[in-house]
Amino acid sequence: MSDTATSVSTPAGTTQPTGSSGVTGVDIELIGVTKKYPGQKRAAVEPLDLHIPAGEIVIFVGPSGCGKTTSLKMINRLIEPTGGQILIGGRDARSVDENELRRQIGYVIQGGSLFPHLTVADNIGLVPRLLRWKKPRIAERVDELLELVGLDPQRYRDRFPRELSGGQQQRVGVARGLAADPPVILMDEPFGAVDPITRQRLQDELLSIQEELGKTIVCVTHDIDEAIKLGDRILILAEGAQVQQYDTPEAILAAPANDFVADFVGAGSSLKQLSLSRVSDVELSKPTVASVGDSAPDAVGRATAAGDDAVIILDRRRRPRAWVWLRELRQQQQIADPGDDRVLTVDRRATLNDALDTMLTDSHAGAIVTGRRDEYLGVIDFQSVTEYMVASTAQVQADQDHQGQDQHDLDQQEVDHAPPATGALS
Ligand SMILES: Nc1ncnc2c1ncn2[C@@H]1O[C@H](COP(=O)(O)OP(=O)(O)OP(=O)(O)O)[C@@H](O)[C@H]1O
Repeated sequence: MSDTATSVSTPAGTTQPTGSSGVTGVDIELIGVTKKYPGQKRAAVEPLDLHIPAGEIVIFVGPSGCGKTTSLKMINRLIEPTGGQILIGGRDARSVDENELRRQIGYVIQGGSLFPHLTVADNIGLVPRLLRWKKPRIAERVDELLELVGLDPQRYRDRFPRELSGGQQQRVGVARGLAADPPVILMDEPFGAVDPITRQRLQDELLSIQEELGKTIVCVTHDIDEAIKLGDRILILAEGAQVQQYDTPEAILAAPANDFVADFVGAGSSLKQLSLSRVSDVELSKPTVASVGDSAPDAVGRATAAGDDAVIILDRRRRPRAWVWLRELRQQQQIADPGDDRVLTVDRRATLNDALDTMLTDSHAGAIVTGRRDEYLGVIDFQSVTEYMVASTAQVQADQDHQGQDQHDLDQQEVDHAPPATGALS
């Protein structure tokens, strides 16, 4: 069942938080929280009740100016609430010194907001230094976090932000938010400033980090597809931070609570199902692969026998390096390292929507799929996505028919057992 504007917004359903054993996050509870800025006629946040379960990713969405950022920033008291109470891990946020509170809550914003005059390592080590950690411990933590967000510590720790790409700056921003291992991370449009492919990678990385760490993550975004992809639950707000629906992405897509939600989620909900399905849900094809240094004629022979017109080249750690047409391979004796040109890949956690984006930019009409540590897993192609979508649409239809039949049976039972209307003529 979905919560609507009239109910207290405790999350619906009985879903356990991500791998309840690995949860390091804590519950957050907003009770009648309000915010009225000076001179404002209508409060930016009208009484807001919200329970955010430990270890979950909850995404705030809603039209511009509806109060998402204000609601988020009240959690770490970057904005002081006008009224109500916020409990973090059961403790009243007002009872904790605000600097202390902010050190316990990671905060990640668009572009990473790194200090330009500090190196990557110093940016990440900022909060640990404030917490007076010893230098070796900070250095160790910085390297660990750089690894976690996919940046080689040796290459990046001493760089300045201006020497990084937008996506890399954002990764450092995420690392900084995680530095002191806070149970709660707040993110405000964290991936807003990067191109779509980098954005997709950063989202996949966040999901992978969350799989490992089990934090409580609260994130504001404008992008409903991002919300569907990342959120264990989505909070849809209207002006004044009025809760329109608070539920899992599946439930919101299947049963929008009202017209506002239906409009906001947008037309083509069945297309949005593509954002709910992951690459790992689809069967991957296994075209011919070869390693750098292998015999090229041998690879051509194997590919021809298998009916493939290209070969995927892997490095020693089985990471994809190139996807080479046979006509190119025929000119080689030994398979060459393709140099720095990185081949486009999608992570197994990416959505089918992301995969389609990548597939459309690749001349092989497919996308190479990678798993942990970028290791090669197979190829996703249009045919397998289409087959999967046909099968899952049929399943959704069958479930709906089934529910319709159940409801019909219930209605019939009510009719059969209804007491005769008083005074009815027999
Ligand atoms: N410092 C402020 N002083 C006065 N009014 C403010 C202030 N900050 C925000 N507001 C107003 O409060 C309301 C909610 O703003 P908020 O930034 O929380 O919305 P939002 O949903 O995050 O918007 P957006 O999606 O555009 O970032 C808006 O009407 C905004 O104009």
